[in-house]
Amino acid sequence: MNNDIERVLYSQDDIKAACQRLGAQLTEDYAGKRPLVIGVLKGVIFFMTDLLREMDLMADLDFIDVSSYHGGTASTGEVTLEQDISTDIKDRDVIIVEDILDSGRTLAYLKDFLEARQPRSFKVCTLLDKPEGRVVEARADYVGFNVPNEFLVGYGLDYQEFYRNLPYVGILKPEVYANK
Ligand SMILES: O=P(O)(O)OC[C@H]1O[C@H](OP(=O)(O)OP(=O)(O)O)[C@H](O)[C@@H]1O
Ligand code: HPA
Ligand SMILES: [Mg+2]
Repeated sequence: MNNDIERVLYSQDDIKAACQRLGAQLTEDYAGKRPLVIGVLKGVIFFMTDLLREMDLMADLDFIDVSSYHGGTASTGEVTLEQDISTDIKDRDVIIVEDILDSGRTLAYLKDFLEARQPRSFKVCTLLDKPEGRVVEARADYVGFNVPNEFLVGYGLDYQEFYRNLPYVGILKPEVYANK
């Protein structure tokens, strides 16, 4: 698996530091509140669990499963809801947690889909933001790292469902997915 990585962008230590910084910021911003933290599956698995442990807050958790890459390196353009949340979000302070914000399609879909249920507030925290990937307008309120316009894997991010379990975020060698 490691042989398929061109370059490590963020090490385990870098990611830990980002989780600590974001967790401290959220702890401050949501002091005295009881936010509902919604992780976007599947890519968010590691970031969600690490970030939550850096948040000194009483929070509720839920997950939503949406997909649009279906394992590939480009968004299909169509976001599919695989599994909805089970919590009523009306009048709740919602924090969406994502591994990466790229074309913006997933977040734009989630914003429409969830804001229709009238949460009190709606904020987004993403570990990675790839501004050059943007196709539709979307922005996060909390960002770990701004990343270059490359296809990334690891720490939850996949290619064909593989590489999610790399402990770091790296650039996948283009020859791995060329001509596929
Ligand atoms: O801004 P976008 O271009 O929409 O890309 C971001 C989304 O793409 C990935 O999900 P994917 O569809 O690959 O599902 P997965 O998390 O199950 O891998 C990633 O986890 C984000 O949710
Ligand atoms: O760079 C990426 N890598 C993996 N999954 C993704 N989903 C959106 N962008 C990416
Ligand atoms: Mg994926």
